[in-house]
Amino acid sequence: MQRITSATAADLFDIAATRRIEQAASAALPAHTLMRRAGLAVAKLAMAIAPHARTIWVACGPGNNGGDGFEAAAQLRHRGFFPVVTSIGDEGMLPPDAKASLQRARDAGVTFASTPPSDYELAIDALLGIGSTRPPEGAMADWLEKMHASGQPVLCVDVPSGLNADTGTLAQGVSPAQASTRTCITFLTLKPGLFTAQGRDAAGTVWFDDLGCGAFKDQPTARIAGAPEAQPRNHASHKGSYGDVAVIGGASGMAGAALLAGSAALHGGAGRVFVGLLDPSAAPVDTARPELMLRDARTLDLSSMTAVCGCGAGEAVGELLPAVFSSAAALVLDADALNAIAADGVLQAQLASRGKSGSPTVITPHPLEAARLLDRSVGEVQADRLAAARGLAARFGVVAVLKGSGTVVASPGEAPPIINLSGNARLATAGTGDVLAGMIGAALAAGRPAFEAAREAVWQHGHIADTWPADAAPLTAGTLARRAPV
Ligand SMILES: NC(=O)C1=CN([C@@H]2O[C@H](COP(=O)(O)OP(=O)(O)OC[C@H]3O[C@@H](n4cnc5c(N)ncnc54)[C@H](O)[C@@H]3O)[C@@H](O)[C@H]2O)[C@@H](O)CC1
Ligand SMILES: Nc1ncnc2c1ncn2[C@@H]1O[C@H](COP(=O)(O)OP(=O)(O)O)[C@@H](O)[C@H]1O
Ligand SMILES: [K+]
Repeated sequence: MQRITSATAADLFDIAATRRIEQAASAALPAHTLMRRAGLAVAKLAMAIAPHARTIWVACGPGNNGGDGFEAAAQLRHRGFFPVVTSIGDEGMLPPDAKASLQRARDAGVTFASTPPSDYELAIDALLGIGSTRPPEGAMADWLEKMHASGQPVLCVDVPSGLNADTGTLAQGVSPAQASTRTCITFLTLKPGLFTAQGRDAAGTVWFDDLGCGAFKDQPTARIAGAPEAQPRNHASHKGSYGDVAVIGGASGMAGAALLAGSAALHGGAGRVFVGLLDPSAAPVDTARPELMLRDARTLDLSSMTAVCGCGAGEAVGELLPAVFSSAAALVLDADALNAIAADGVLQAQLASRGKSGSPTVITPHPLEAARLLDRSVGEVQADRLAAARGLAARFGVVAVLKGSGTVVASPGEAPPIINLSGNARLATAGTGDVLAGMIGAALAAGRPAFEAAREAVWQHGHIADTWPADAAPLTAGTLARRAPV
């Protein structure tokens, strides 16, 4: 059993791949082995979470997820705990493994009840796993709501019930988890939906148990990549070794966004950082960061630079984009640059042509920007974030970073997308996206390939928020860019 953290590197498998692995594994093992192992793992984790629990409520569904719950209840009872099982559905319709575990729970002396116990110290959610096909209703919906509202810890078996294990979306009517401490133990494979969209909140801390079947492989759907390796600097290096970043943005009233990206590129290690402001009346120097070289955006020669284009750029950036596409050695496109591209088919074709040529290019949309680029609604983007990021990468031939909880980084090639596990809601404050664009720019300028530059910077960006001292001033985009509290 392994706890998954932002430092974990592993493959993720969708439901179809998980089913194939499950079939291969169960065919190679004596009947009922997987469920016994799964139930034992649930029981062990339950005892670790709530060692003093007097009552453990185990809510079991009509399939094998429910079977894992019956098995866990049997194991807990054997160890002196008092599980109370409530179950949904017709006993006669249970799959054979689940039926066998139900019998084992009965034989162990587990208490069965028709309604949840009024007091309990831990709830085990074994209602639905990867077989969830429709929104929970009736007693199942009531029980999930009770778990949500009680504030007691919840241990989800395999997948939080009602969560789509492929996409991380919650079924209609299932409350997003906030009130309770949540843990999920997932079996055989790590599923992408646990780590993006609503999956992070629904699953809480994720534990993984391969049930002794790690040898069974399939095609990964996505990956979590863990902490990037440090990029050592040669002693005999100089500022030219780390490249030039040129930020293009900062229309009237929005200079701050470009300066934030510039500051992030600087603190991200770029050799030199130019900020090409689009506001003609901008100050000639940023006295707080005199290292930044402020220029008129139109005068920058980008042929040997990494351009970070779009932060606070307003509509005016549209007319600069054709030249930026054709001249920038490497390119990060953010915010208003993405909005301009979304609104203009010619720019879209030019970007795709740059992507096709292989010039390093990264786009960093948040869900609304992604929706505009894909001509979809935000809801459609969020309904399948992996597909949206893959779609953007394929359409433009660029690396696509779809931001938000469980940021997805997709490459236009065959490599499976990365879901980033670092970061938290401290980042939900204005300007942090500009900082990310600057950080990716610094990594590209230092010569990292586009996909690595993007995923490494995304991880670092989140990691700064994860390790922010609890007693420090709130994280702002400015302090994030400087990587240090004031
Ligand atoms: N077969 C095995 O030996 C193993 C099974 N495992 C467990 O089995 C799970 C998959 O089992 P299943 O394929 O039976 O799927 P589930 O147990 O996730 O659910 C399928 C059942 O729930 C019903 N259902 C779906 N949505 C519903 C809803 N909204 N309301 C009411 N009923 C609903 C379906 O009609 C079906 O009867 C995994 O998630 C995992 O927990 C794992 O422990 C690995 C081993
Ligand atoms: N809840 C969250 N969990 C993880 N990352 C988050 C969360 N909220 C925001 N972020 C990150 O913060 C950044 C916000 O970017 P963006 O939406 O472009 O903001 P802005 O335009 O204000 O700079 C993105 O990198 C996003 O992934
Ligand atoms: K479950």
